[in-house]
Amino acid sequence: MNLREIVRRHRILLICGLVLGLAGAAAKLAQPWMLGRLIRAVSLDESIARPIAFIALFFLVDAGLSAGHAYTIGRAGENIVFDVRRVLGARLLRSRIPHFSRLEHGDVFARTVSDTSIACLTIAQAMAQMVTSVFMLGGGIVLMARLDWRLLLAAVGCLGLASGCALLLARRVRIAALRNREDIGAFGSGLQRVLGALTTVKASRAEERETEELTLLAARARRSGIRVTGFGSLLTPAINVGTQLSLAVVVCWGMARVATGSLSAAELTSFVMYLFYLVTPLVVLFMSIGQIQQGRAAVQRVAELGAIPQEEDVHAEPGKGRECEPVAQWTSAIRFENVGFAYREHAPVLRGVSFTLPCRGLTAIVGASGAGKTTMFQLIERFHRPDSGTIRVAGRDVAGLGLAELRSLVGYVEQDTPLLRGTIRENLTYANPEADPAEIARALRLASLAGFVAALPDGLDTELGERGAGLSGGQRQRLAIARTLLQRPAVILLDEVTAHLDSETEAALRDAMAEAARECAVLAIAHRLSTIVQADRIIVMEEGRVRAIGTHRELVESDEVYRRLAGLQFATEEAPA
Ligand SMILES: Nc1ncnc2c1ncn2[C@@H]1O[C@H](COP(=O)(O)OP(=O)(O)OP(=O)(O)O)[C@@H](O)[C@H]1O
Repeated sequence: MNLREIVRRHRILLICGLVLGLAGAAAKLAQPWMLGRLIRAVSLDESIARPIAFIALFFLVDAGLSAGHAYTIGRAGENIVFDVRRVLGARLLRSRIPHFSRLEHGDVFARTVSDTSIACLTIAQAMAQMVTSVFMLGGGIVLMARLDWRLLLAAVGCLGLASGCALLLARRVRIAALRNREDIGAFGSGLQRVLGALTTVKASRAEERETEELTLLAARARRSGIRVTGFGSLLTPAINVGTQLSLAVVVCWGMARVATGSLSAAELTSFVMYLFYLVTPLVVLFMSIGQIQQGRAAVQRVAELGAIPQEEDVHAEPGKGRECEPVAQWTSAIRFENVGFAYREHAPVLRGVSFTLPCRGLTAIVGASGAGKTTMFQLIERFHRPDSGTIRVAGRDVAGLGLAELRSLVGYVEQDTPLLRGTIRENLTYANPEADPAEIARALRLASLAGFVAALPDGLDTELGERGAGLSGGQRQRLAIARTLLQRPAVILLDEVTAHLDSETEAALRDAMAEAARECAVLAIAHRLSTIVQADRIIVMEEGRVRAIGTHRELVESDEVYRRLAGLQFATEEAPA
């Protein structure tokens, strides 16, 4: 994400805002000059109508232009925030899973929601304020030099001292602001962590402990926030002391010079008025430097998040449909060729895994917990890349398939069946928004959900809560299965989908799997013997390797590990007929 490029896209509005601000500043600078003319006209007994008319005109123009400036710059700032959020949201959704899973979600929210606002608004507004203030100061100094350069030197000396202090303070503000943004992010992450598992927190009676932890994080954010306010609040007084000092010097010395006749009363009045007029831009200038320092801290955080690595996609056209040859031409649905994989610096999870699945039929994967079964699914979906070997879907290397193409070929029902906030219908048609009512009815029937949905007062339009709250674990799992069936993929990956089901629903779902397996390849990680026995072939995994492949009968006869696994299941389940 290139922030500079985004700001550049809104340069016209920013420039318009700047021009309005500069014109307003020019109108402001003309006022003391005209006031001097007015005083001179009074002292020379000339007509005062013209100077008064000009002063009124400059007042009005100044007010109008300042309002236009604030609106235009504010609008440009909001436009930049919008663009940054849009790009950031898209980049997060397209980020690589290994990198995304390392982020703290609360911190991601803080960066995407509040840092983007602070970064863009303060930078757009503060930058514009800085430019107009510098113009105002520069113009004022030139005009004051024309009035009396000695008085100007005295005033600038006092103000320079105050400005030096203000610059030092602005630097401290930036450092404190960066710390504060990080502390706010940490609080957001802490909150997210406990709210995401609220029932576990309650069941573990950990409310008090977690409240203390959250209070600690909030206190840290408060401490760094107070440091920002502390340094920030010293900025204005530092400037005020400088201006009051310079005002005192200018008035005392100026009066003395008026008394000796080396300066006129009109010039001194104009000079003092310029000094008053310069206080605001000077304060604004240093405030803007402080704000820009804070904004820079936020920009840094937004840029860091925007730099999250993206999924590499050979045909990066979102929503692109399936483009493989017809099923009849595939040699296999899935093929693993000597695949090896390790999670970053961890020990290898898969070691030389090879197998081939035909285009149709049900394959079960069995193995001890941690054997690498889910990892295989994640590699097929290309959430991770294998370290060695090749994975083929529909005969094509997944590394060379477009992501949209690959993920429309593969339907994946995850172990913890995440659903989204929204209606049952929205969840159901999530992977295939164009599904027609007949297809929806079929998917519901196959997933044994038709009766349940029909009995709901709002049917398919029933609203679900966060992560599908409002449904039982089994219903959530069946809804996820129906969603995958509706996608009509070529390969269906099921990760322990029968885990939450009663025997009756499991039997219904076995039928659904059998029906789906007539049309496509179904690969199911399963622990229930009844599901495993029904499979056309079973892959036995052990410590990241394929130990054996065969039917239930073959494996019972030939493989000791499978016999043991099956034996354990027989002991706990009723053996199927
Ligand atoms: N993101 C990750 N980072 C590091 N290690 C991981 C990660 N995900 C899984 N692992 C490790 O990889 C190994 C295989 O995990 P995987 O989830 O594939 O096992 P599994 O066979 O599906 O287990 P289960 O049957 O319990 O679901 C485990 O030892 C696990 O700790």
